[in-house]
Amino acid sequence: MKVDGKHFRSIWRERDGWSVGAIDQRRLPHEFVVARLTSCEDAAVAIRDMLVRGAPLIGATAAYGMALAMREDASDAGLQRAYDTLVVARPTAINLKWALDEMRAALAPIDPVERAEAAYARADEIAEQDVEINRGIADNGLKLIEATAAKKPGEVVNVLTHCNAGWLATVDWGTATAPIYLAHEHGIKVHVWVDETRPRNQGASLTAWELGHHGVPHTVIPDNTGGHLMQHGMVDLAIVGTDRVAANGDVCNKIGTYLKALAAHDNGVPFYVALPSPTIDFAVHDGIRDIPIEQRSGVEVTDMTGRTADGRLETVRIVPENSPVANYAFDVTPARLVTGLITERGVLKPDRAALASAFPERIAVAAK
Ligand SMILES: CSC[C@H]1O[C@H](OP(=O)(O)O)[C@H](O)[C@@H]1O
Repeated sequence: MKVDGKHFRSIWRERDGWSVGAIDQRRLPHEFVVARLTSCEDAAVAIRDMLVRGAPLIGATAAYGMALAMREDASDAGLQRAYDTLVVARPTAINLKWALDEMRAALAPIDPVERAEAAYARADEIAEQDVEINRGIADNGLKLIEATAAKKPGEVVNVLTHCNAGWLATVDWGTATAPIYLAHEHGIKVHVWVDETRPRNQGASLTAWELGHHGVPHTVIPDNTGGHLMQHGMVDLAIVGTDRVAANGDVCNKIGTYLKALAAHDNGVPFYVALPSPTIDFAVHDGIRDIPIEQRSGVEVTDMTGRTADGRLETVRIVPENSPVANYAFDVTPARLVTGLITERGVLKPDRAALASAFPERIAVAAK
């Protein structure tokens, strides 16, 4: 989307035709730094260390990581080694494995001498497909915002979102933010409550940054504020992203999403989840039981990095030295708390029948 009027994507193939540019999201909101990925290992580390993050962007980065790998070693062994290196970079977002399976399906059958060119072509397709899908999510989610606006003519539509499911979490447009950007472009008065989203603060550091630079009104709130706002009628709907949707409609997303869904359910606030179809995992039938929840370093909980008054970036400790910490990166919201799934093929009920009917081709993939 736009950064002060200039269009950006989160990841792209550089002009040299082979290296990969990506916004280093660890440096935002204080510094806008572009990283250059030149190897499969660079791509794996970028995913693991969250230089890039967000399920669809993780998938696109892995796809380009496979292309970088084919420049290095296009043999069958090299292909498998690249797959194995990338697939373990992070465990929860199913888009990582989806993209790698797509790349392997495109590359394994062809002559190794053709694999590098084919890999870049397929990775480009995956990136372009993400943008197209998210544009579809925008169109389908816009209808929800328009319907809300129609009930309160002349007033602002207040949307709450958690973490960052914005254009920074995808190649472009975002998922949860896609309908918001489109509503803004259509002149609908929309305001976003942005959960800061401890401990990595993707909301405070990324969602606020991208909404601000695109000109979308928003307010950053501590994670524990959403329930209060919902009790007082200050949230018209919630729209969040997801890293994996189980066949039964259970939704895995950033830690804290479940608590927001509970508050929304208790206050009659519609709770929507926006997702591209590669995020559906028909191989998982019970999200709470079966989706692997990443546990990240405790340093993300004990330390915080920010800018000092004189402009320096400093990291400080906020937890006593001897206090143990736990850092579960995701939780699973049961389908019963989800109002609807905003996909590129419409807004669906969070259940297997609706998902299977809308995306029959995804079932075939899972059955393999
Ligand atoms: C559009 S997927 C965004 C999804 O990914 C985030 O997780 P992370 O920042 O750890 O990659 C978060 O769960 C978002 O909802």
